[in-house]
Amino acid sequence: MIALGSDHGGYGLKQHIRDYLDSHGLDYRDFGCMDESNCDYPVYAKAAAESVASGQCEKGIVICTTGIGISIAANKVCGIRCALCTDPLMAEMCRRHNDANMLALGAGIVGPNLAERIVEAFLTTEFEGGRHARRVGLITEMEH
Ligand SMILES: O=C(CO)[C@H](O)[C@H](O)[C@H](O)COP(=O)(O)O
Repeated sequence: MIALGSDHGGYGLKQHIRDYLDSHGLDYRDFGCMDESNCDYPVYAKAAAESVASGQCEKGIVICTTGIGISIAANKVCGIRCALCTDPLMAEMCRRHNDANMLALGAGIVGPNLAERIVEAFLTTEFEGGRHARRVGLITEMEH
């Protein structure tokens, strides 16, 4: 199950990502927002991030205009490693090296086709573990 969240700036791209996930038979839960009315990205970042941190959702994708605010907010939830990615290589590396469990996108930064390629890389790349697990562990220690 993939958690989705956005503010009004990311709403349109979130709808596109929903279609993409539907077309690939991937389950998701959309934590809002549900229309383009001006709203506050931390509300939706928190809801999506808490569902990932609790294990209810396996991964999450959050979207605002730049991806910055919503990634900052998601990373405030313990256990979340949310990576703001602007290309597929970043998405691949955040999985391989950082075991990122959430992806942030900026709807004003990446178009729908590029966003699909970023999402594909994020969802299909495995964590390498090894020395990277030690580093991720050091990040987790900072939460306590
Ligand atoms: O947090 C952001 C920027 O760092 C997001 O892009 C928001 O979507 C943006 O700040 C919303 O701004 P708006 O003027 O209320 O549309």
